[in-house]
Amino acid sequence: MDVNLTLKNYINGEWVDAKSGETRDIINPYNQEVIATVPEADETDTKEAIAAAREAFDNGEWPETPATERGAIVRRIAELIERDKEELAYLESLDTGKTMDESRGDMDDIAGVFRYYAELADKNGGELIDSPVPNSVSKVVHEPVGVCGQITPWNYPLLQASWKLAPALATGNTLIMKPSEITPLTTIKTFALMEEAGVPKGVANLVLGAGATVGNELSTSNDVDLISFTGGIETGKKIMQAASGNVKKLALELGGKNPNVIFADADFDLAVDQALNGVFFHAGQICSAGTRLIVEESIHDAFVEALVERVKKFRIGSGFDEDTQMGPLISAEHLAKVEKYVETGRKEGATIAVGGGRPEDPELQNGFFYLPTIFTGCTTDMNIVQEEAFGPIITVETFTSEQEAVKLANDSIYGLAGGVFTQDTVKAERCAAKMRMGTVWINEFNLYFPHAPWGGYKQSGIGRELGRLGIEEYTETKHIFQNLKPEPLHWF
Ligand SMILES: NC(=O)c1ccc[n+]([C@@H]2O[C@H](COP(=O)([O-])OP(=O)(O)OC[C@H]3O[C@@H](n4cnc5c(N)ncnc54)[C@H](O)[C@@H]3O)[C@@H](O)[C@H]2O)c1
Ligand SMILES: C[N+](C)(C)CC=O
Repeated sequence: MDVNLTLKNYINGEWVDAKSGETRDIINPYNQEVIATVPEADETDTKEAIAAAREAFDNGEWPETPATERGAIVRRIAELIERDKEELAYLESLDTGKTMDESRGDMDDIAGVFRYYAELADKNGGELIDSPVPNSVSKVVHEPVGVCGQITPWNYPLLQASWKLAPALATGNTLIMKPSEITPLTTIKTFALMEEAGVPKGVANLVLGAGATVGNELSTSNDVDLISFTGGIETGKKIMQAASGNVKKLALELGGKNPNVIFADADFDLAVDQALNGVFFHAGQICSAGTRLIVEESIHDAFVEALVERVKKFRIGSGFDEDTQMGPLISAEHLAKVEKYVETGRKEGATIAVGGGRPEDPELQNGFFYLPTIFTGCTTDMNIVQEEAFGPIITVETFTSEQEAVKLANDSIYGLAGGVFTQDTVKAERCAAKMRMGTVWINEFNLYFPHAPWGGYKQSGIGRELGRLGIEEYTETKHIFQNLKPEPLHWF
């Protein structure tokens, strides 16, 4: 496909190379070919982008631009994403290895996110308070936070970027985005679309580079007011520390080790289908993947048998092959991590019911492929049950009572998401109420949409993206009080 892409940083309205002249090759995870070479920015470029965003916020028009006009620009971005959907989907699949159908679905979701926040832009006007003080006006207004640093991961590159860009722009902030250094292509393209949509210079800046340099500079800078980060727990902790210097606002969307509880009275075929979808979509590289399958003991054997039968038929391959259901992992480093987890599972005494290695197909040998893998005989104390492998791995535990199921589901440092499958809706609601997670699905898994908030309990993060709460992350709340009949107090 012919692609129109300027492979540069975007700072203060200009497409620029890294000051150092350094570059980075972007690798296709399907065959390890170099698909693009992009600038490798460092602290110097980042400081320049921060200065541009600071100037655009402190002295530019954007924060004072009428919210309706900002909303119109955000809506225009949605329209341009829809116009260039096929090209964006192609770039996302090229960069991540995910199937074109997945990437097309992501692009629809992304346009939807920009549309949602375009609509909310001018519906955030604040409120009048019933003041207890006679002859006074008490009002609450919402103002942009300021300069926002936005750091995104590689698994849903543009989707996670859209959850940050759309609400930040709608509310009048300025920003510097740092996409994952592994998967920058769709974010670069979207910055070109944002320029075309009329986002003024300096308002949205893009810096391509590594976490330890660009990401760390954003996190430590005293000129950045907020960091919104999506990524792993260990990076999240580092960012919290780095951001403490000027007590930045923090929004952290971190990892998960998500339980999927299957009761014996569930619709069996539905639960099998959703259990597979909940994990093996995008080769398990989903923060909310339902990797901890917690199955009622009486149906365990039948359930595992049904899963294994379906897994054996998975079509693994290129994201550009219409038949492919599951693509490769993102990188050699990540493949090694997943292999190590499987090795750990073996040593811990879990049984491999299917998978447990790399595919033998000669056509897949140059890619970072790993077979969908199911471990049975798992217990909650095992590392493979507790740690996020972020690959195509299911661990199966069993329970005999509702209470035990909820206890196992909650036995994690994470609290991002979880699922319950049962036809007893009252039991489902009881479980959902007890599960300590930001999202609980009942007879569903991994569904998200712009209108509902997303985020984690416990160590899965701080704050919420999407929904109305997603806009609140990007606003400060101010109380303005005016005494209409002021009189001296004569206290002193
Ligand atoms: N909660 C969610 O909604 C959500 C969504 C997607 C992914 N994730 C999580 O993301 C992780 C996978 O993504 P990843 O491997 O790209 O995560 P990662 O933490 O390695 O990297 C994420 C981003 O942080 C940057 N970074 C790395 N070190 C940094 C530092 N010291 N300072 C500032 N930035 C730094 C990286 O360059 C990248 O842009 C998984 O744990 C997954 O669960 C969470
Ligand atoms: C948030 N989500 C589910 C889109 C991607 C998580 O990795």
